[in-house]
Amino acid sequence: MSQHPLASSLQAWKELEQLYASKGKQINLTKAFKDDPKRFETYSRSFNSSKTDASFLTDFSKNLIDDEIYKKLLSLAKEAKVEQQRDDMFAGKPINSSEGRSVLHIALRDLPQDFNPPVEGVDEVKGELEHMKQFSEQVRNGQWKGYTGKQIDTIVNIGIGGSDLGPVMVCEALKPYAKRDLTAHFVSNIDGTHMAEALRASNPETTLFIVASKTFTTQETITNATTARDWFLKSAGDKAHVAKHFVALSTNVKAATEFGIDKANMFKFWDWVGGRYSLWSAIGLSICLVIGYNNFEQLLLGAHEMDLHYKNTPLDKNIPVLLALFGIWYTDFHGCQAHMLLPYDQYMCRFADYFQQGDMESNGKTITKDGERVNYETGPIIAGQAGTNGQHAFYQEIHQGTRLIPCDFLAPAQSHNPLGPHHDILISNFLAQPEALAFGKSEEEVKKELSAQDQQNSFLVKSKIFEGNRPTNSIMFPKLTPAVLGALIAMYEHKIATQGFIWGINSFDQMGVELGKVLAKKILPLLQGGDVSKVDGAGHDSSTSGLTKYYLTHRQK
Ligand SMILES: O=P(O)(O)OC[C@H]1O[C@H](O)[C@H](O)[C@@H](O)[C@@H]1O
Repeated sequence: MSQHPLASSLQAWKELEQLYASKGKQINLTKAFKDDPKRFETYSRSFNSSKTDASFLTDFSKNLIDDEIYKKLLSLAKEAKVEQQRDDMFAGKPINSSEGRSVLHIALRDLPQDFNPPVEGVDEVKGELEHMKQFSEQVRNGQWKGYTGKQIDTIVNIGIGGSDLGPVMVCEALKPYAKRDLTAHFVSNIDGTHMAEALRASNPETTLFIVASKTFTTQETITNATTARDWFLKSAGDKAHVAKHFVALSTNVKAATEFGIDKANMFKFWDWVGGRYSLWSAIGLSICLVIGYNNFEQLLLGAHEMDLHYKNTPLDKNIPVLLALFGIWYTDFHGCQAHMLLPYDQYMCRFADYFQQGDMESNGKTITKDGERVNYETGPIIAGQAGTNGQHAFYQEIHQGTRLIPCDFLAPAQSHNPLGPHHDILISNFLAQPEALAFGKSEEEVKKELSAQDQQNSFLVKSKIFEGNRPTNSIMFPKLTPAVLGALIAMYEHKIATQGFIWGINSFDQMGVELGKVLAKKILPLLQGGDVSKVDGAGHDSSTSGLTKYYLTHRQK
């Protein structure tokens, strides 16, 4: 028997198809809630941690499920051997099979050493954390001085993808814990504008550049870092000063050394840390600098508590597993294309961007680990925005569009900025949107609100109807603390892993980003050569050649 069969060949999958056809698509949430006054109790789950302040409530009751469907989804997880695959991950087995690597971001936050996978490098985690602690404390307390003896007041994190999105998202989310007199810039894009704007706002005497790159070969990051170093040396002159102003976060010590970074200023991690799972590693140095090491540690511990929950909780109470199963119910049986992440917390404004990479780069795959092409959908399109902004932008489609778009709503019970009526108003929206999506507004209700004349206008009446039955998960936590954030991130990481386990794909490589990079490297000499007459013979299609010629004739001379 194959190790990673197509999910569609599983018995539970086939039965779910039948359940979808016989009743799944007709589940009516209004009726379901009326029939079962305890539906909220039945389908909500709590996450509590004894060692941190991380806790939250997840309400799954507004999903298009009944008891039979729910149980069948759990059987799917069993039959797909989710528990075995999860345990293999925690044990350090090389589950990233295309690259022959373990997947051990869980080891980065295993401070109490509950898992201790026997993999090379795991025993170095504590030492690296200690290095990050010492360094970040020195910078924050002013002991670390720039080349003219001044304290550091600005950091520029240079990285892209996983070496950017995690640190940006967390620094934004935990701003209430930030050292406010330390300015942090995050430069990722190869577009010179990104670096130029950061440099414009920085002083070479007081700026620390953090070059964050797992491979230390990424074109954007190396180009940006080189530009930053040139800019710095223009003022500092002597190359010896680079050591005070540049540090590297990487698994590639050799390349970082060649770039000119002092060994003492290197923070390393290991090839078993995926880029999009790396904020817990040395890649989190900018987070330590901004919020302080102790808060960073709380972030790790909150995530670790979620790791324990995922590892040790039976499937029917296992929050990441349930999120994964409901997601599969929509993606593969209801035919949904997208999934929205909607945090009602301004500090979480980059959360959806972060998990856009986390989810789409992990599960945007068509080939199973056995090398077969899937005959079902895998990872959904992830998008979202901090509430209530999204309500005034794209919620129209979620409420009345032709597509079914499942959404996760997240919100804190307490605000870091309790300002007059703001938080109650915010939360009233957080509560109202899932209610509106689930229960809608019937023709009868619409008509009641209209004048006798307007009631005759069938276009108007129909336009105001909300069909309802649009599924949501709601997640509430007391306050957005470092540990709560850590647990929420880990929860989604494990949701993504679980879905990948069921779909039989490798969620931990990203071969799909390579081809474009290779072609860009082929095109670049054509642009740098600048000879329009050479374009046609360069072996590109007529579209690429036509666009290249347009660029060469219109670019800055
Ligand atoms: O950290 P780096 O090696 O510079 O990689 C940065 C990013 O680029 C790659 O193309 C991958 O798609 C991402 O997963 C990765 O996070």
